[in-house]
Amino acid sequence: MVKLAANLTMMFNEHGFLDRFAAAADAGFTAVEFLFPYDHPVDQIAERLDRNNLQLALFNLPPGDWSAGERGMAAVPAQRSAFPGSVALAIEYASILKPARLHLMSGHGRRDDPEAVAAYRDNIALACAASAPLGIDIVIEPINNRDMPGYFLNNFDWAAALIEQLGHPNLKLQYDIYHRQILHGDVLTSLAALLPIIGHVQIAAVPHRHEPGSGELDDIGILQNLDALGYTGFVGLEYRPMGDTVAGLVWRDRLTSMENQ
Ligand SMILES: O=C(O)C(=O)[C@H](O)CO
Ligand SMILES: [Mg+2]
Repeated sequence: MVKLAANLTMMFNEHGFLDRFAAAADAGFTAVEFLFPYDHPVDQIAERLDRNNLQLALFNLPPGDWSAGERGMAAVPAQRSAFPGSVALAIEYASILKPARLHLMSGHGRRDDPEAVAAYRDNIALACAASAPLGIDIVIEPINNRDMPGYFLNNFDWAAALIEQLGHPNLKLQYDIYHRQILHGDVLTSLAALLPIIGHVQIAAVPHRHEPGSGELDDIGILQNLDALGYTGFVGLEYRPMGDTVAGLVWRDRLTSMENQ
């Protein structure tokens, strides 16, 4: 049975951020994830997790100035001096919130730029070293160019080769099925091949990023396949509900009834 984590940045937007924890628990979730906690005092988030008996699957390191279009700092040479401070902030939150994984976004850049690649490798090492004592994995996620034009990490094979080359025991792949399908397709075969390095999975229907099962792939079949492969991590539901979040959860009932067959 796959372990689902509601993504509280995208789901339950009927409520303010801190009230989404209770809404997710009321809807039957036992785990959540979100992109960025940094606008809220860490103790308030910890209290909502605790009060609602929720596990935290994942959140992201600070992305730079999101409203100015920044999408991470790790592969951005001009951000080298700011990067250690961003890791320190993430570790401050992580030491209290205790997520299973932290997602490190690369930011914009080109993989044929040696300075960007060098910054990325060095910054990954720094983030892995800082999170290892907490028992937390760093995950890196290839993101498709349609949603994030110019994003540095936009190739699954390149990401997998880098993880192998760097050899940090706590560096893993964040496999977002939505991005995978848009970038390369071949979801089932690549899930099986990459399973040993996958630290976190996310899902949304392609192409509109709505509820699983509402797009071009058999998302429920893919989740069953992932389970059969022996994946034991979380699956983050990183989708934008088409309407009311709870009404849209009928797809989850279909998954559960198939799992119980
Ligand atoms: O966009 C995604 O798929 C993500 O997982 C990032 O964390 C944020 O954009
Ligand atoms: Mg994702």
